Amino acid sequence: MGNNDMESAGTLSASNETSQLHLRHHDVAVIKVPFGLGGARGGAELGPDELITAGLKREIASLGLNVSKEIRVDCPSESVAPIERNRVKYLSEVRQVSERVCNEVSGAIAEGTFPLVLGGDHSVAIGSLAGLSAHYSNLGVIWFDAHADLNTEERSLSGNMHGMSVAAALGHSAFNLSHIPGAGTFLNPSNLVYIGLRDLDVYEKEQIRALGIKSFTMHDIDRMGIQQVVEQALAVVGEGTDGIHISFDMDCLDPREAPGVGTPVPGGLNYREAHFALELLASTNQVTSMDLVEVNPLFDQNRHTARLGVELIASLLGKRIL
Ligand SMILES: NC(=[NH2+])NCCC[C@H](N)C(=O)O
Ligand SMILES: [Mn+2]
Ligand SMILES: [Mn+2]
Repeated sequence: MGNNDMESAGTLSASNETSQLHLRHHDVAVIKVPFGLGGARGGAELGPDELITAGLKREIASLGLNVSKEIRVDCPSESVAPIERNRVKYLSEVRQVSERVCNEVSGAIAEGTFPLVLGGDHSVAIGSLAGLSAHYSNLGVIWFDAHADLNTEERSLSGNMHGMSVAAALGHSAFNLSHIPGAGTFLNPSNLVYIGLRDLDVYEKEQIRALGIKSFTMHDIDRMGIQQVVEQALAVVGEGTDGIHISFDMDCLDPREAPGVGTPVPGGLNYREAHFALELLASTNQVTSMDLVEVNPLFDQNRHTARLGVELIASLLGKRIL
């Protein structure tokens, strides 16, 4: 633990914020993954730097937390092999990045820190779930997303691997990381909850039903309100699990709030719904780790999406209004 950092951060946070932190760890490992080849259009590889520029480290320090390390995962930006039409795209690049992210996340947990993975497109979550699985035997996962990311190589209509991360973690895809010790099938469908869904492929709908994955669509949020949704989600992932991982795709938000994403879908979470959900999760004291992905500066307006991303991370890390 970097004591100097802790002290200066403590001074910054002055009064009321630190006392309300419910994080398990006061050290945050910032793991930047500048990878965009899993996405539908380029630009997500610029996400991590954009979040840093938008003030992420200042925000973390102002909460009285310590950035114990800041890692930049080495990511390929061009394919080494030509892409075949109608095939899964950049498979070997995604595999390479997944292995590196897995190692960094696993290392961060071994050091007793909170891994904060900054994407990158959502394929980076394959590595983070794999890394987590080496330490948690029964991890709960809340996947905030307009999409289910449940496609397999065979069933994907786009071939984009950011739409396949959950399938890979469930062991449904031929893409797996089983050669990494402890990381074969690293997610149990009954420990997974979706929040924010509104754009599903036919195969994904079938899978959600067949596997019985608890899903809160935008319809459910409209009907019950985000508080009920989060409470019901916690009834699934918060009991009998040994930690909760939040995988947060910025496209869960309405494009009016977060225009800077690669695959925007109208009708998403609004500003307060997103913050409130993360504030409620923070207060459980069970959140172990987070991915924040799909910030795409090429489609953003005045760094709006990156700034919102920073604010949302702060809410999950325990920031309170008063
Ligand atoms: N992480 C994301 N933004 N995923 C979007 C996936 C969209 C679509 N279902 C696909 O398979 O291509
Ligand atoms: Mn996603
Ligand atoms: Mn998405």
